[in-house]
Amino acid sequence: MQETVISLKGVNKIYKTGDTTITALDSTDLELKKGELTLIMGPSGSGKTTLLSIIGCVIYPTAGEVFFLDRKVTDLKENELAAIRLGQIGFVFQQFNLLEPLNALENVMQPMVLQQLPKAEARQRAKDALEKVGLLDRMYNLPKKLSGGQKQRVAIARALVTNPPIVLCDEPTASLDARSAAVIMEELKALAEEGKAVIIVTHDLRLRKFADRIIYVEEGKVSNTISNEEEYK
Ligand SMILES: Nc1ncnc2c1ncn2[C@@H]1O[C@H](COP(=O)(O)OP(=O)(O)OP(=O)(O)O)[C@@H](O)[C@H]1O
Repeated sequence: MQETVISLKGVNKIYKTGDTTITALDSTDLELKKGELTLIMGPSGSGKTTLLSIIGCVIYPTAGEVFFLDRKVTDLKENELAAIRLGQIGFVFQQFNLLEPLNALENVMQPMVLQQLPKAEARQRAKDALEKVGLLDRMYNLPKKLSGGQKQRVAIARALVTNPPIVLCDEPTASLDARSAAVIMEELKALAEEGKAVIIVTHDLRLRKFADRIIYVEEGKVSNTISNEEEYK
């Protein structure tokens, strides 16, 4: 039985803008485990990003409880959440979010610079992470000298350099061609097989074959959880 990394209990998220109230997430219970690659799918505006933001300790729910490993996130202060995000969660985004003036190695070193790790250690760990994604020979390249797929692999190296138990990805393949997307998914799948919880928000139906589990969000409700069903392969 794999260890649960994140659990949500009775989570609601309500946004208020002027007179309008939107229930973006409604009575959500969810457990995410190490060693699983989970896809979060659903129509536009259904609440996927909101769910990912709560799982990623980026926003607090309006009601309900969130646990990260044994810590009750909903009781933590903003600076404690920031420390969890920096050290325990790797983030990968559609647009890569690399710092353009920095080369690949410096980009991957960034989380450890923020953690104030000694530079030599940060550099060595960043090199190891780049080697893992097959980009050691590109470590001195600026992002503009890399292809989309290579940029995303640098972003994955940056996400895993702190060895977080959980990696969250928001549309990681949406800006990539089919071949690069498959390479990225193989890498994310390998991270799950190593024991990380990998959670991916996507509209891309081709990614279903990589999933251990698919969570379907519709109108703020996590309405269907599908595990490894052949019809989705
Ligand atoms: N900061 C916010 N303030 C007000 N309303 C918001 C905010 N963020 C999201 N919403 C609303 O909450 C609902 C869910 O949004 P969310 O971004 O989670 O959906 P989504 O499934 O990720 O959509 P998409 O696939 O288009 O990215 C939508 O109706 C959206 O307009």
